[in-house]
Amino acid sequence: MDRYRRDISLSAENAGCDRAGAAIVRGVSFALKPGEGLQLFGPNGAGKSSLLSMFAGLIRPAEGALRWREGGAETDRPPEGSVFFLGHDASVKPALTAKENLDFWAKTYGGGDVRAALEAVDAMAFRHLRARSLSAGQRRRVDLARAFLAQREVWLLDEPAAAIDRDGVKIIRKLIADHLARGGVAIVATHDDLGNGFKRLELAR
Ligand SMILES: Nc1ncnc2c1ncn2[C@@H]1O[C@H](COP(=O)(O)OP(=O)(O)OP(=O)(O)O)[C@@H](O)[C@H]1O
Repeated sequence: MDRYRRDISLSAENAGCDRAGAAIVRGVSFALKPGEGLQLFGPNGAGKSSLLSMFAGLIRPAEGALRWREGGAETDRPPEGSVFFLGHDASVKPALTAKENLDFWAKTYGGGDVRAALEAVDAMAFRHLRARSLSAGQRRRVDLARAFLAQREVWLLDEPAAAIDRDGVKIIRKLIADHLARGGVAIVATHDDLGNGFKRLELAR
C-alpha cells in the first residue's frame, strides 16, 4: 500500500455552519494531521451532513475558520482534487452493471484498479448485475468502491454504513483504516464504532 502523494491537514477553529439563514452548528474545533480521523456523532438534524458539506468547501463557514494545509501552503478551501465526498444518495447509475459503474468512475478519476476495488468491497459476486437490480446494501458497496478508486487524500463520508450489513461494516472499517495508514485524513458521520483511533465530535440538536 503506497503512501498518498500529498500530505494534507485540516483544522477548524470555532467554526459554525448555517442553513437557510439559521444557525445549525456552532463552535466546532479540531485538528487532523495526515493519518488521523474524526467521527461525527449526533441525532437526526444535528448538522452532520451540513458540516461535511462545509468541509468539502460547498458551504462557507458562517463563523470561525477552516484551514487546510498542504506542504507550506495554507488555504480556507480544500486543495484541488483532494476530497472524496460520499453523500447520502448513491451515485450509481441504475442501467449500468456494478462493474460498468466502477469502470466509469475509474475513467473519471483518471485510472484505478476496478477489480481490486470490487474485491475491496466484496462485490465480485454481483459485478455483472445492473445496479437497478442490486439491493440497497449492494449499491452502497459499489458506491464505497469509488473511495478506493478515487485516490484522494481527504475522505468525507456521510453514513457510509447505511444499509450495510455487519460484514460490510468490517469492510468499511478496513477501507478507512487503510486510507489513514496511507496518510489520508477522514471525517465520518456514522453511528457505528470506528475504533479508538478516531477523534470524536458530538453534535447536539
Ligand atoms: N439545503 C438546506 N436548506 C435548508 N435547511 C437545510 C438544508 N439542509 C439541511 N437543512 C437543515 O439543517 C439541519 C441539519 O441538517 P443535516 O442534514 O445537516 O443534519 P444531519 O445531522 O446530517 O441529519 P441526519 O442524521 O438526519 O442525516 C436540519 O434542521 C435540516 O432541516
